[in-house]
Amino acid sequence: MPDTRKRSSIWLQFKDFFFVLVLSLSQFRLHGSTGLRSGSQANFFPPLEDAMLPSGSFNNRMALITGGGTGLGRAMTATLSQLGAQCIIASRKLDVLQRTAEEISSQTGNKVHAVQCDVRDPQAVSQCVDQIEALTGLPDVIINNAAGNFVCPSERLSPNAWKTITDIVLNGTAFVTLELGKRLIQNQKGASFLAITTIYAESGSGFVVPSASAKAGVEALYKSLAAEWGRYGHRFNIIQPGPIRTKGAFSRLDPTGAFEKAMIDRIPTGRLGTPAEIANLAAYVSSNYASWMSGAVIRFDGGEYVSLAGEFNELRSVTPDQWKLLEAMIRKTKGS
Ligand SMILES: CCCCC/C=C\C=C\C(=O)SCCNC(=O)CCNC(=O)[C@H](O)C(C)(C)COP(=O)(O)OP(=O)(O)OC[C@H]1O[C@@H](n2cnc3c(N)ncnc32)[C@H](O)[C@@H]1OP(=O)(O)O
Ligand SMILES: NC(=O)C1=CN([C@@H]2O[C@H](COP(=O)(O)OP(=O)(O)OC[C@H]3O[C@@H](n4cnc5c(N)ncnc54)[C@H](OP(=O)(O)O)[C@@H]3O)[C@@H](O)[C@H]2O)C=CC1
Repeated sequence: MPDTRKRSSIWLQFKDFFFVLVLSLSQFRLHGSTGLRSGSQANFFPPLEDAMLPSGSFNNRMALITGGGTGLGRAMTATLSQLGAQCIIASRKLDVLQRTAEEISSQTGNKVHAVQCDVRDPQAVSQCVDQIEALTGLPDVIINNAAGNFVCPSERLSPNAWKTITDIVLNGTAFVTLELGKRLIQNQKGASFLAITTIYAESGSGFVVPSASAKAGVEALYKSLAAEWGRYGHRFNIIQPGPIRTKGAFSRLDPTGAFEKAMIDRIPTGRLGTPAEIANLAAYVSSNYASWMSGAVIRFDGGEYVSLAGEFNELRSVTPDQWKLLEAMIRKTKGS
């Protein structure tokens, strides 16, 4: 490459890097590292953070939450524990699980157990279920929440990157569900299974293709088992969350923070969801108040999905004066 082109290419790369840096610093200054941004219409939709179900709704019930040490899984564990459940949280990082378990137990007075398990490994899943049986007996509530994801152009994905995400999300959910399902059937015990997917499981999405493919597979798995295993007392439901700030998701899907404003602008309720809100929904779906609910796919996204889907939704930015002009132009049209 000639010297001048090399210099200008290095300058372009530097400019890109500088742009991203300035962008992320300004996001940080504006909103802090964890602060929630929101549009003005968010005032109509305040998040309620307290537990919605009557206290004791999960007394004498055992709940397994995969990925329960962090983010949304942690919030679901806290709510179920507050409502009386004995919880088991399972994932790879035992120290994180133990810290979360202790914090939640000390707040709710109900025992939370931490069990190490890599859901990609069917043998590890079987051993984890042995451990759960010994600790609490088979669970009444199973929440498949563990996941892996990152944004990446598909042409940059290695076979192992594809395998890693699809193994955690699709195979991991299948291994946990089948292992517990079989043992519950053998013991003639019914249970509520809930899978946490995402709104793009339905639409597909570029730049998160392994996650989109695997989450779509999870939805097919849960809808199929809802039809097949109702006869054994099992219910299967799905929650598709829209964006809810967690370190795990946002650090891998919006590393600079630049994407967040665009997301909020297109969400009709003008804000992100909160972990406590999805925890309340998950608790309801997993509770006996929802004993007639099976095979349901619940989109929980502040309206983001329909906002992205409607061809004319961008017309929200047209002002009343501009509408007067547009209407006059349309009315003037005669014939085809
Ligand atoms: C802001 C938007 C909000 C809306 C959100 C909507 C949907 C969200 C869905 C979610 O699932 S969010 C949950 C996100 N949480 C997590 O991902 C937590 C767990 N994640 C992890 O542990 C890791 O990120 C990972 C990579 C999933 C698994 O870790 P590990 O098993 O240690 O894998 P490796 O680091 O060995 O990597 C395996 C393979 O993948 C390649 N790879 C890793 N990162 C990237 C990357 N950023 N881009 C491209 N490729 C990547 C890595 O190089 C390895 O492949 P090789 O071929 O090199 O072996
Ligand atoms: N936050 C959001 O905006 C959205 C989240 N979701 C979904 O919500 C769920 C929770 O995500 P969120 O809380 O945001 O992110 P987190 O990263 O906090 O949660 C993911 C959890 O999965 C666990 N995990 C990852 N790999 C494995 C593995 N191989 N075996 C066992 N556990 C594993 C992690 O624990 P460890 O590292 O200890 O293994 C972690 O606790 C996911 O299913 C995600 O797809 C969907 C849409 C939007």
